[in-house]
Amino acid sequence: MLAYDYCLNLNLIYWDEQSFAFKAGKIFDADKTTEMIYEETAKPLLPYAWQGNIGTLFAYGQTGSGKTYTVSGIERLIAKSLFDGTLTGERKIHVSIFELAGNSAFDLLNSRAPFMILEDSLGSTQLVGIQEHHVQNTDDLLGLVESANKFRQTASTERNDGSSRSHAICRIRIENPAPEAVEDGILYIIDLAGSEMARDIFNHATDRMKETREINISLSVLKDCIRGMAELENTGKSSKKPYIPFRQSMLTKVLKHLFDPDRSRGCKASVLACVNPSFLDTGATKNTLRYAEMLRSSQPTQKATAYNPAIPTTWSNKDLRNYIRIKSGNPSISPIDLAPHESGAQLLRLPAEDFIQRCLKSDRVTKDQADAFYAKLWKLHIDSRRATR
Ligand SMILES: Nc1ncnc2c1ncn2[C@@H]1O[C@H](COP(=O)(O)OP(=O)(O)OP(=O)(O)O)[C@@H](O)[C@H]1O
Repeated sequence: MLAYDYCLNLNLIYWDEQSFAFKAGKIFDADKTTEMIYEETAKPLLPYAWQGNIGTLFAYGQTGSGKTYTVSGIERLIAKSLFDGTLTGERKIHVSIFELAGNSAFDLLNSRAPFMILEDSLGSTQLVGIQEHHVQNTDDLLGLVESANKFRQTASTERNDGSSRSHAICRIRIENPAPEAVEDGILYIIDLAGSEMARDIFNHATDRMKETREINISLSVLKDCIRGMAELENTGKSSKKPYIPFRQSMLTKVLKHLFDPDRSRGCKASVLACVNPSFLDTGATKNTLRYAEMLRSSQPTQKATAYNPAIPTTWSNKDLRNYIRIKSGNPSISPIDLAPHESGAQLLRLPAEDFIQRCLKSDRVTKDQADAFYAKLWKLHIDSRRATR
């Protein structure tokens, strides 16, 4: 198993003594425990997400290479660490667990009820219709993981009797109740469905062939995104930016925070590239290592969001208050009542009724004026989104 962060060389020597070298972050061979893998890959993501950023861990590789085994162990260790008191400061933990199969998404904590994955006007991915569960201790979280596993789609393949035939995603939202907190942290723990080689699907029935094809399509979009990110890193400022097709599959829509070149949030990822030691699997192993190597070089960087008076999502609380003071009409709406601590992006997330109620606290401000000001701010926001696309 490999993860990236460091730089090591891995030599893959074929039975005919052909040799290929790959750079990997860290190599975990057969005598390494899940705890050791957790310490080096997942654990560093916890304080990062706790501080309001997005941490992502995903395992990929061919079917039967140990992804589910390792990710399940890591989920258990994360459930312990989140509540053992080492991460300080008050937080509320919310969990949703879902699977992506073909072009559908299913809520594993609500009897596989389907839900939608959409992008909101702030460019964030929203899981529309999924249930989120508030957890207060390790046992709560482990209980949810266990019930989700019962609903996960598995089947027997040539390589694995209990093969996962979908991508399973555990999303842990870490809410910081402090008023000045800007964003909730998010941890994604992802067990991807395994890829299968042509010879392994020879005996599949038609529906299993379709399922394998859909898995391979979504993994291929993931690879295109990884390739695009690697190209982006090597592209000079003047040259044309490579196209990163993250909207082409459900999986990469969920992983938008990693692949969107215009991302505004801090994010870090650990990728576990799982391989089988058998020489029969050298083709699949080589493929897995090739993409793992590209990911090593494309650690996402956060785009700095400089203040722009025409883009409300770049406004600090001070900028926002200035705008309210100058643009909210006569009598002006009180900036302290409408935006006591929010940034521009945070105020845009406020439900319309709350926005209006806050405006109406100001002396002599009418409902019509409040509605008009809400519409004015949103028009500016929508225009700014159109202009930057
Ligand atoms: N480190 C390990 N120690 C012991 N058994 C393991 C280990 N890793 C995997 N296994 C076993 O190997 C088999 C295949 O592992 P697993 O289901 O995790 O593979 P996978 O990559 O998730 O496969 P698929 O993509 O088909 O879902 C399982 O029976 C699992 O228990």
